Amino acid sequence: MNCPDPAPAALELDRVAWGSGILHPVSLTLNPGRVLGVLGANGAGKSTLLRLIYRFNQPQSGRVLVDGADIHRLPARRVAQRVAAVLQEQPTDFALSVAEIVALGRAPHRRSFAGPSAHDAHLVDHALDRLGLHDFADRPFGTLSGGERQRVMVGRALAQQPGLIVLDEPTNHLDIRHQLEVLRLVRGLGATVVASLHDLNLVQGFADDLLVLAGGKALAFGPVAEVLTPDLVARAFGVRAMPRGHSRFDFSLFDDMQQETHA
Ligand SMILES: Nc1ncnc2c1ncn2[C@@H]1O[C@H](COP(=O)(O)OP(=O)(O)OP(=O)(O)O)[C@@H](O)[C@H]1O
Repeated sequence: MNCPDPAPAALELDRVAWGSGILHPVSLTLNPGRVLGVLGANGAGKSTLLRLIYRFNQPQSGRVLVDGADIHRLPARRVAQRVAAVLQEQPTDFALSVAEIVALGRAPHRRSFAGPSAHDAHLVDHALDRLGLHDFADRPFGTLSGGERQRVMVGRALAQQPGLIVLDEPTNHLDIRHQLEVLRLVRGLGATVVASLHDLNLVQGFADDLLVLAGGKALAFGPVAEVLTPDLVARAFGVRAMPRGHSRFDFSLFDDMQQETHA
């Protein structure tokens, strides 16, 4: 059975803000199919922003528009048919098998009380295949390593067939090969993507655009090559970034630099 990827979604953040000074108003437009990396130091507001985009938290002000519709005015189920989230928190039902967790991705598409259709089963199978999870299909989720669990959660999002996929630190727990594989896979889904990442080198091969947050404010938004400059890295993270080669940086603390100077 053929299962074409769903149409990628358009995302617009219209002055979205949350909490008392935790996230100041952020606005941006992401065209369908674009991959947005969200960067910032610990506590900068990345997860807070992502929670508004996958409709977990309601913005204090502003709107999150997916395909032009304000998702906070739509039923949760309808939003879940278009927006999937891959989070650092993992399901608590560790007794479920890998295949059962991936099948949860189909829930928003099923009518109430309806069992899984042949199409659902096919999409679950397809997701297990694409993530290389077939050998794990019957294993209880709780017996997997952190990296294997992360791949299962991406598999669940894939089975959900979203137009927009939101990932909070998707490479956490993954070794370098699986980091690259998961990011390549996410890019290859054809969906619009918003992902928070900590690795500044990885983000360069992954994202089209970057949003950089600091202290809950947007420092910069735009194409990666324009945004990710040594000056921006210094302002966002308080570290020195030395260009190395075409698209690489060496990172060091400013304290270390001072020690080198005085040595
Ligand atoms: N419900 C809440 N109540 C109070 N403060 C909160 C709440 N949620 C988040 N914060 C605070 O808001 C700030 C931003 O948190 P957030 O989790 O968005 O940061 P982050 O950029 O994702 O950080 P990290 O890289 O460490 O995951 C932090 O200082 C956090 O303590």
